Amino acid sequence: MLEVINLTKAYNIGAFGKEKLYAVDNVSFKIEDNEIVSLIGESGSGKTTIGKLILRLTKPTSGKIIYNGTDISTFKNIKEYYRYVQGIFQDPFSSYNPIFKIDRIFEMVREEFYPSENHDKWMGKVESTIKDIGLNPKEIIGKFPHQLSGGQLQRLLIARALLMNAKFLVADEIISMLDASTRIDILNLLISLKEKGLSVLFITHDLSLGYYTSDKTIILYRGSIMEYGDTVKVFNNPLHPYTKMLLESVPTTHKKWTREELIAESRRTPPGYCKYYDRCPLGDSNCKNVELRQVEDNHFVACAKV
Ligand SMILES: Nc1ncnc2c1ncn2[C@@H]1O[C@H](COP(=O)(O)OP(=O)(O)OP(=O)(O)O)[C@@H](O)[C@H]1O
Repeated sequence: MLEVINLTKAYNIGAFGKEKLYAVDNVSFKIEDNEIVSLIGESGSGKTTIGKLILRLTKPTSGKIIYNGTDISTFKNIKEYYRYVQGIFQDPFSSYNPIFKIDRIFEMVREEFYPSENHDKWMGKVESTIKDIGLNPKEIIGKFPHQLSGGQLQRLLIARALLMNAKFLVADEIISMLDASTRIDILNLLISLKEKGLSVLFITHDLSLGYYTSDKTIILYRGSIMEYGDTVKVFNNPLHPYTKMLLESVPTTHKKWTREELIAESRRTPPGYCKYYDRCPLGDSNCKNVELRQVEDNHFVACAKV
């Protein structure tokens, strides 16, 4: 299980770095074993920052992340952590060195994590893992990255994580560069791997992908969680005005798409108010110090009006 507790990441910005930008602001959530959780929010809401914090690619300003009972900041040997927690990102091409054959990424796993493993036995494992992710090893082994498609490369990164025996994946917009049919294959692969014991933080700005893939959903806005819970509950009974607005903004076929966001009279969000206050039609003086609270089993919302 991975637990994020009161996580905050502030960047110093502005002239002389005197202002603070809270990319992630006091965020808490849990991801159980064998669970896919979607982290959904518009551009700049802090999704990637949360992914980077979980992958220890950046340090939190405050708060902590606990993986299977251990505070991840205490891992002295980061390899120990990366054996179980891996990240996959939007552009699969950037994860490969174009001058090496694909085999190299698997060989590097052997050198790093299983140095005593015999080469032939290792290649047997590589081939069976490639089959597990739905590819034919004969069409993959010996190829250069440019000879494979984006979908194949993305699957091979998942295979690499599986060979390491990873139990948790941070999947940050991993299908946004792929065509529609390849996208669904990758999503189905994640769902089938979940059934075999993988947990996934699925970062996306696409609501329908989150709905299709995940058990739970986190709706993030300007670094804070607005709503969180079972995916079906969040999507079928959205309670936060921001979640409602997002769901109403999803284009449907055969219907002209007009974004009917009800923006209240022009106002600023004072310190301590809900981050959505300046855009919320329901916002008033009660929207101060609003905490995430449980409204039903596995459904939490941070709204004073609910
Ligand atoms: N190194 C940095 N220095 C200053 N500000 C940063 C830095 N990295 C991110 N930010 C800011 O933090 C906020 C959150 O960024 P983040 O990349 O986490 O958003 P996101 O939700 O992943 O967006 P997108 O969907 O566009 O990738 C943004 O306002 C961004 O400009």
